Amino acid sequence: MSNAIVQIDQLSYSFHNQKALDDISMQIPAGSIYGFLGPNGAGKTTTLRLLLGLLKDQKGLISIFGSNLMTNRTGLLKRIGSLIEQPSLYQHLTGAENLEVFRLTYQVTRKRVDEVLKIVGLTDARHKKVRAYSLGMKQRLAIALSLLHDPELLILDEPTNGLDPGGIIEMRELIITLNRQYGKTILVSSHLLHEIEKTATQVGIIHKGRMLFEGTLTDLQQIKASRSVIEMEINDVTAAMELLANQFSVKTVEGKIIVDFVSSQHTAKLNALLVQHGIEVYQICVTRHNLEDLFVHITSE
Ligand SMILES: Nc1ncnc2c1ncn2[C@@H]1O[C@H](COP(=O)(O)OP(=O)(O)OP(=O)(O)O)[C@@H](O)[C@H]1O
Repeated sequence: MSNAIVQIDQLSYSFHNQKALDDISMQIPAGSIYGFLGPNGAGKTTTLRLLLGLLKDQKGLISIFGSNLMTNRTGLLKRIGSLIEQPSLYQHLTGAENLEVFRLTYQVTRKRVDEVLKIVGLTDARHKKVRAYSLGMKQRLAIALSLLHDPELLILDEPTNGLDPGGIIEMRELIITLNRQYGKTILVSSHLLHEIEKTATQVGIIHKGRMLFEGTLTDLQQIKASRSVIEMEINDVTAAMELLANQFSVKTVEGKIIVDFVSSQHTAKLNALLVQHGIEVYQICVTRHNLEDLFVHITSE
């Protein structure tokens, strides 16, 4: 993809001989919200830490804004904002004072502090001590910090984790606003499919250190909609259709009976019914797409 802001090629990483990432490739298009989805322990945080140069000795290539991360880390980090692991906030200071500390580090104007407070919706709470903030407010303040230097790319590791439903909605809206209104390309990780479906334009799914899917949200929704089916080879298709048509969603393709897969027990019942009615069943085959089992994990909360 020519307009990729982040390009990862064949990236592998091990913690003490334990493989955490196995040959992953990713492309994040400019202007997208890239939802990086996977169950706990899949390798999301490891990938994000590698993107920020926080881990070393990986195999493979990471290129950001067309430049190799290995050779140009400092220059690239100036164009990236991140919220990864616990945000480091001073609890005894107010929101505005926290921003002031970082403003001096980043050498940006006071006006920029007001701007980022407005973007994250904390203008009214700016003089409150951070210890009195809700978790959602702390997360939004951490994002304000990461926005001070006006980065083009934002990397957010599970920003909705631990938030109450109201906090989750606010975070979701903030991510969308940062993308649509402020033009940020955003890489956001989550272990929840429905969360990613509400914000992302592009999706990557990682499982056990391997990328299983990368594409648009529409591509993903098409895969989700494709059902697993049972294919049956039998001796008498006409008799089987008559028997099954009232009870099952059934069709014939190339002389085989095709029924929507429900469960193994359901498949056994179907087989028994055909046999009881004197129909010979030569072969039963269940075709499942490889993401289906994974969807169960990432939709279970
Ligand atoms: N510092 C570490 N030392 C050893 N193993 C690690 C370390 N950090 C992560 N791992 C292992 O690497 C694998 C990937 O972990 P990672 O934290 O990247 O997953 P994740 O998708 O971010 O999941 P989670 O949401 O649970 O953080 C896991 O098996 C994890 O146990």
